[in-house]
Amino acid sequence: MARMEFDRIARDGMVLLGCGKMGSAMLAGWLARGVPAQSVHVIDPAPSEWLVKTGVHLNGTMPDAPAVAIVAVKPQMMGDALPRLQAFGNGGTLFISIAAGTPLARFAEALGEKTPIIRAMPNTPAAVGCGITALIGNMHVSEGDMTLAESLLAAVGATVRLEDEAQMDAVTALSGSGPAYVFHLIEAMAQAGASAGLAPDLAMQLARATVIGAGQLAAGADETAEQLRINVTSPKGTTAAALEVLMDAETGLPPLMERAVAAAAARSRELAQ
Ligand SMILES: NC(=O)C1=CN([C@@H]2O[C@H](COP(=O)(O)OP(=O)(O)OC[C@H]3O[C@@H](n4cnc5c(N)ncnc54)[C@H](O)[C@@H]3O)[C@@H](O)[C@H]2O)C=CC1
Ligand SMILES: O=C(O)[C@@H]1CCC=N1
Repeated sequence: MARMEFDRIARDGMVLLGCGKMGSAMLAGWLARGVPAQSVHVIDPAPSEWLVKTGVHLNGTMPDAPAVAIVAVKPQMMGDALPRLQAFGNGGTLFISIAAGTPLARFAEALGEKTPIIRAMPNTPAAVGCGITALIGNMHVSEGDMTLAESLLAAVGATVRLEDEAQMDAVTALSGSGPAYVFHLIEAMAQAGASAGLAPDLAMQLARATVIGAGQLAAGADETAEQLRINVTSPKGTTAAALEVLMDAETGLPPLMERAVAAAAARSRELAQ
């Protein structure tokens, strides 16, 4: 994290509302990259053992005007949880929400119209520093606020800025939920390997290692995903036979993935109601 942003948080403190799977993944990254535990104030009615051991302030007194307040509760819990942060609205505190669906306008209603609020969509690979987070802020967010948010989220992976809040539904459907699609791919490959005659444990070992290896290859390669696929595919070989099934325009993976991502984006829009 850039020194200036680090100083601001160390001086004024940071509040984290909700520290479940995503909150913990991000907090682990921040603590590992030098945010002092003593400057972090967490509100969570059901703290994990890990959280208790981190040394952050837990469900105690809040700083007067924290540099940042991160909202990491479920969209359905927002109504109960958000009033705890109301006192920081319309002031110098930058709000960052990672909640799916919940629009910027909803936070402005609850916290005050002049509150700087950034909507961010991270994903769980943040837990190992390999997340990707898309961000967009409201009109009260300054360039300095955006840099602070990007520094925090860069501590757990890559960041991208969006131009329009409406993009957030598709982002949530692609990269926010996306790790689950990849984990399901591992499950489906393992199941297919077992159906092809392998012991289930061996099939799972091979499927998992293949997805991890392919991901690392994609991460380090200059080639496009398309070229990496072509590199595996010998003419008239085994991969070509499989890809004929997977790339079928009507029954293959592309139309299936399109339906899955569209369903997630539609759910994201529903959560905004
Ligand atoms: N899990 C994921 O892959 C991702 C989740 N998100 C978003 O992150 C948010 C949190 O999701 P998860 O961490 O998966 O959920 P989670 O259920 O693991 O964590 C939510 C936490 O909020 C706490 N909580 C409940 N009521 C509260 C209250 N009134 N005040 C303070 N804390 C309260 C719970 O005890 C829990 O620890 C959601 O809005 C979700 O849309 C965003 C990107 C990815
Ligand atoms: O499933 C969800 O609603 C959250 C948002 C993105 C990933 N998990």
